[in-house]
Amino acid sequence: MDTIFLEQVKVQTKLGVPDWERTVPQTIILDIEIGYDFTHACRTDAIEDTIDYGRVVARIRETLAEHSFKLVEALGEHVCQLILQEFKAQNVQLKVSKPGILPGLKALGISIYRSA
Ligand SMILES: Nc1nc2c(c(=O)[nH]1)N=C([C@H](O)[C@@H](O)CO)CN2
Repeated sequence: MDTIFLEQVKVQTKLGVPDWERTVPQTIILDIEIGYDFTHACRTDAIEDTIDYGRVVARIRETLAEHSFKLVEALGEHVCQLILQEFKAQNVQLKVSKPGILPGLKALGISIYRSA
């Protein structure tokens, strides 16, 4: 499977179980692998025949600015479904990290895989 990868994408969003945590945006970090068949795009050399990774990042930042989630899991599902449905990806592997939340560790979060 061909993949597009986006590493350490910083995004601002309101996220957290306690209500106070969702009052102001915090920075989360996404690592994304998008499964898509590039065979046609390799022949045509046309952006229309692949997934424009710039548009993916812009859409994620846009939707996470508009939405607020309690769980990292729910945020991860939302992002996966956006990539599958809007960009017609075949599958998505997503890691969502919340840095600086607990003392004594660098980051925590979830890893999620979804396919069309
Ligand atoms: N499995 C999860 N556990 C926890 C989450 C979460 O999203 N998924 N979130 C929190 C709190 O938001 C915490 O990160 C900060 O107060 C706790 N556990």
